[in-house]
Amino acid sequence: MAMYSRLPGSVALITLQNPPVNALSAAVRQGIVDTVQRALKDPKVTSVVICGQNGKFCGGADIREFAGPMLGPPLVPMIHAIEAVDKPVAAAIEGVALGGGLELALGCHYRIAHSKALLGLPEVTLGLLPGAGGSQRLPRLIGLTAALDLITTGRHISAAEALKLGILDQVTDNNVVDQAVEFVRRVAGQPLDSRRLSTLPCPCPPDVDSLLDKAMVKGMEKERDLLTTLFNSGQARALQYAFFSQRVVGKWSLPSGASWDNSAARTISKAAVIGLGTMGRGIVVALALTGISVVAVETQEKQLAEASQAVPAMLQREAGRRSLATPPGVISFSSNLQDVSEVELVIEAVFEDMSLKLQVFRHLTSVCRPGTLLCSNTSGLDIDQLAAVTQSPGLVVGMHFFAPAHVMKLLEVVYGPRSSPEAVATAMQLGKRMGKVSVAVGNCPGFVGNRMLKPYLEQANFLLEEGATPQQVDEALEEFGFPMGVFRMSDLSGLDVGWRIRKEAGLTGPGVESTRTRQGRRYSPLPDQVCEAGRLGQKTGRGWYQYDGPGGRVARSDPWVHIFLEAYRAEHGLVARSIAPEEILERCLYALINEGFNILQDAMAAGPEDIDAIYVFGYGWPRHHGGPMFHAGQVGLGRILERLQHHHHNHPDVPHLKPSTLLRRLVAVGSPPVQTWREFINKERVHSQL
Ligand SMILES: CC(C)(COP(=O)(O)OP(=O)(O)OC[C@H]1O[C@@H](n2cnc3c(N)ncnc32)[C@H](O)[C@@H]1OP(=O)(O)O)[C@@H](O)C(=O)NCCC(=O)NCCSC(=O)C[C@@H](O)CCCCCCCCCCCCC(=O)O
Repeated sequence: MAMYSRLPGSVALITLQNPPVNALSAAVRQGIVDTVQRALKDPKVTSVVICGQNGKFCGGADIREFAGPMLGPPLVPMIHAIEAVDKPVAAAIEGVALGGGLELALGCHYRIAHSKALLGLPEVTLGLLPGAGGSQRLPRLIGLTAALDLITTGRHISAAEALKLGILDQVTDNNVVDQAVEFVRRVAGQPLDSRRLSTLPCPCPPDVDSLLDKAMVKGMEKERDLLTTLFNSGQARALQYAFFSQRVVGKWSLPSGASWDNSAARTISKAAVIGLGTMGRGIVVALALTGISVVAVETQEKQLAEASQAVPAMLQREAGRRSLATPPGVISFSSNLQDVSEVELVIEAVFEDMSLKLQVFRHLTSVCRPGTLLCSNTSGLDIDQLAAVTQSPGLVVGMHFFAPAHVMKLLEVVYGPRSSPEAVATAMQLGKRMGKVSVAVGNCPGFVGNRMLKPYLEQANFLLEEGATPQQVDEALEEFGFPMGVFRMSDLSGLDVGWRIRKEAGLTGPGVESTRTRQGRRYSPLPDQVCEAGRLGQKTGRGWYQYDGPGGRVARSDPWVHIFLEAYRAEHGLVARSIAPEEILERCLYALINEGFNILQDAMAAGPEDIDAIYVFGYGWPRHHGGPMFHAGQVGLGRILERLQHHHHNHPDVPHLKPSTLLRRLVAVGSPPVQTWREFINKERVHSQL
């Protein structure tokens, strides 16, 4: 909707009303068309100001409408009509003018913004292009080079930068509507032709050839043609889904009924981090950047000395990267656990070893004041076991950060059966303050992300046994869109991490027979043998690839690995076969997706969006494929089921390939769209079908 009011002095004010961001829904577009007409017809009105309700000009086209047929007045003619008006129209921009919001402002004759406003054309991040004249008006206003930068990056720019580029006519620290009203009163009666951007020539740099000039003449039609193609593309749907899934996960809910809107969070101002290895250091920096005072504890003197040098430097660097003049938080270093007695929340980040973590939690519960929240940065250990050794199990949750913790966007907040809604709410809110995409997940081995990673890694190893090379597997995954294939990623993380976990699980180590079946299922000892050869990945300069030296970054194929694989296959009587990239993708990705269905079935994630956000923000799943569960829907659930059945038939000793019951149920009811799975699962659970 849009509200019309007449201000003293012949100015009509049109206020967009569609909370929270005044997106240009059909009702808003209709409102704009009607109110502009009204202003035109009113002889007493000499000028018009368009603004947005509640301190936000406009967040662009209503992305939710993209899923259905377009109703209401179309955006392009609406903006053209505003541009053609013979009374001056100004956009009063507060908060945001993004996408269609900025395009609307570009159709106005003048643009006045508050100094804190953000402007941009982020359509590219949704798989689209500015489709309401933005690709045409912006270059005509600020030149091709600057416009291309904004259109292709989708970045949000400050009002100051927009003023410098020539997008804005004025920036103010005062009330932007008042300023815009004053502005249009001043310019009323002046000629408007030079303010109608779509009619102007495009200032091009001298090296742009004449072809481009000709293309610009037909720009509006071209924009529409290209938008139509993009609009119907799978990538656009995936990117728009990713936009919403990021927001859906903030509205968390637990099987107990506790949720974001019925659970109070505490605001944390003092926290402690125990353990200053790589993860602990990153967590200290992430907390300090939000303005929280941090007590950073490390009991090993050498590690403490190193961390107290490294952490302030990391903090400075990250503050600089975020354009913060001074890092807001205060950090104190200590080797004494007793020093955490006054904080409100502790994050334990010691070595991933249950007995060590239990020892720390026993200690914490005795030194911290009652009511302190105790969190563990475990990547998959049992939160409930940790809670059990504390005096207040309700105040224990997992906060699983991803390395480097001050940079990576994902945080898994792990609730155990006894975690209180308040503890979950506080950890989720703290994650948000740190700029993380926080996802609430249930307490099961590996939680969500690492639980799904296990079958993925397992398939990659099996493919090596059957004839693939690490490069072939990585290339198939990188071609799909992962920034790094599974073997390159393992080399980067360190092969010893998984090796230690497998030893703890009794799958390998002294006394365990070197067969290809362990604990009743197929097992590949390949990664264990690579570690036993002293090849732990980048840190040792050798792993699945070779590097220039320890810490080297550039992976090169290593003849040792090829000889090793051949010898391994010969030893186990395996005949190498040629494996197509399609099979590599199916085996790795469908096994991972299948585990995602098991996780939903077990209620360890509230919905497919949670899993997808975890994979996009924490595991490099290509955003333009939406996430594993969205991708499953795009491929077709029937097809995923059929391929899993096929691979499980060929590998009956691999339980991860056995299709999940939930997947079967979804196929049986006609493969409904991913957005409806949450409701379906809840209903099935009530009727005990899952
Ligand atoms: C604006 C923000 C920066 C605000 O951030 P903040 O953190 O304050 O808040 P949230 O992000 O949590 O958002 C709050 C709330 O609002 C929802 N929301 C935000 N933006 C939109 C939106 N644009 N549409 C709908 N809903 C929105 C969000 O989901 C939250 O909701 P919840 O329920 O969770 O509370 C930040 O939100 C942000 O960055 N927003 C996105 C900004 C953006 O990307 N804008 C661009 C949109 S695309 C666009 O504008 C395209 C234009 O160029 C016009 C295109 C013309 C289309 C014409 C169609 C012709 C079709 C031709 C093809 C035909 C094909 C065929 O039929 O075959």
